[in-house]
Amino acid sequence: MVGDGAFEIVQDLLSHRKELGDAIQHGLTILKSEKVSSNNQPKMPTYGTQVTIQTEYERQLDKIKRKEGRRAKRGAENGMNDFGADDFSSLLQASERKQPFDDMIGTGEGESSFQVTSLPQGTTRKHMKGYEEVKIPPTPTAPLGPNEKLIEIRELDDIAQAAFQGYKSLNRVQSRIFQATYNTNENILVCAPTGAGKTNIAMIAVLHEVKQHFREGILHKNEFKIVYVAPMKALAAEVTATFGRRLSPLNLVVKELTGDMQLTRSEIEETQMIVTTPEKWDVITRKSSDMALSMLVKLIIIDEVHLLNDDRGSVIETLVARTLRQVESMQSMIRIVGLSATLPTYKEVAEFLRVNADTGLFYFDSSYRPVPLAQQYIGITERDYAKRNDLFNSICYDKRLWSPLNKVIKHWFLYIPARIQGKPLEP
Ligand SMILES: Nc1ncnc2c1ncn2[C@@H]1O[C@H](COP(=O)(O)OP(=O)(O)OP(=O)(O)O)[C@@H](O)[C@H]1O
Repeated sequence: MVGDGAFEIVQDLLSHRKELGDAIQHGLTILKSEKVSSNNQPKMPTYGTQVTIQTEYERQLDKIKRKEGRRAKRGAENGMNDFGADDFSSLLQASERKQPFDDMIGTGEGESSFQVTSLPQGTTRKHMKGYEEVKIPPTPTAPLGPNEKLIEIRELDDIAQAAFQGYKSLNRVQSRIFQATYNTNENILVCAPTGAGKTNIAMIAVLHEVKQHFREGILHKNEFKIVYVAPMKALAAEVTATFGRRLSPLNLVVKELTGDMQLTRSEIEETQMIVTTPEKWDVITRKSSDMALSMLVKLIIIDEVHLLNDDRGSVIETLVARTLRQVESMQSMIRIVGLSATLPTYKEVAEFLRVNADTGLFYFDSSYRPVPLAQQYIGITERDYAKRNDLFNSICYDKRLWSPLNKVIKHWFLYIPARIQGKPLEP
C-alpha cells in the first residue's frame, strides 16, 4: 500500500509502537477534557501545558475561599441565614429603653423565663468602611439582696471546713445554692457564668455525700462511690488533682479513670471519687461485669452539661438515661448534679435530669460574673476575600495597639474563625 520506499518508516513505526500508542492516548484525553471545559467556559487559546505558579499565601487564600464557598452553599441549602439586620436593630432599640437591671434573672433560683428581648443597656453599633462594630458594655454586678449574705467557712461543720481550708467564705453563687446542695439530697442543676466557682459547687455536693457515710466518727468508705464526669481528659486530670488535694484531710481517695488512666479492680475498690469522661463512663456502665461498681454510685456530677447540645451530647444523654433507669429499676438513690454554662434551654435540661424546677434549679446570669465582661464584635462586610483579610489583620492590630484597655489588660486572647487565619500568612 505504501510502496517499497516506506519500509523504513514502517520499521520505525513498529519499533516505537508503545510510545506512539501512549501519545495518542494522551492526546485523546486532552481533547476530551477541552471539550468538557469548552462547554462551561468561553474558549481560550491553549499553549501546550499550562503551569500555575502560586505562592504559599495564594494557595492558602484559595483554600479558604473554597472552604467558604462550600460553607455558604451548605448554609443556603439548609436555609440558614445570618442574624437578620431587622432582628438586630429591634434588639438594639430595646436596649436603649432599658434600665440597668431590667432583665436580670438574678434570683438564682427556680423557674424564671429567659428570653433575649434586648441587648444590654448602652450597646452601640457603628458602621465603618468595610466593617461594623458592636460594643456591649459589661453587665453591672447584681446588688446584694436584702436577705443575701455570704456564708463564712467558719460557720460550716468540720467536714466542710476541712475541704475549704484557705477560703474565707463561699461566694454569692455558692452561698445561694448551699442549702439545697449541702442539706438536701435532691438533684441539682446550676447554670452560671464562667468563673462563678462551679468547682466549689461540686465540692459542696461531694461533701454532702461524704457526710451521709460518717457515723460515730468513722467514714464508711466502702458504702459509696462518687463519679465526676468531666468533658475532657485534661480537665479530668485537673479535677482529680484539685479534689485529691482538698479531700486528703478527710482521707478520701480521688482517682482518674479515662482512656489514658486505667484503674485495676483493687484501685477502684480503694477509690471513693472517680473522675472520668462521658465516653469512658458510658463504656463502664454498659458492661454488666462492672455492675457492682455502678451499684455503689450515690452521686454523679456532670460538668459542662450544656454539651448535651453538642456532638457528644448523645453520650451524656445515654449515661443520664442509664442512671435514671438504674434508679427506677433498683429503687436506689443516685443523686445527679449538673453544672453548666448559662444556657437558654436550662428548663428542658433540668427536666431531663429530673431536677425540681422550684427547689433544685439555679440559674445565674452574667450579672453574677465575678469579673464583668465587656464585649466587642466586629463584622467585616468587605466581600473581596484578600481585602477582607487585610482589613481583619489591620483591625486586630489597631485594637491591640491603640486600645485604652492596654493600660489594664496584660494578656489578650484573639478568637478567630479559622485556624489557618491564626498563622502568619506570607506577605
Ligand atoms: N468561695 C470562693 N472564694 C474565693 N475564690 C473562689 C471561691 N470559689 C471559687 N473561687 C475561685 O474562683 C475561680 C473560678 O472558679 P472555678 O474554676 O470553679 O469557676 P468555674 O465556674 O468552674 O469556671 P469555668 O466555667 O471556667 O470552669 C478560681 O480561681 C477559684 O479558686
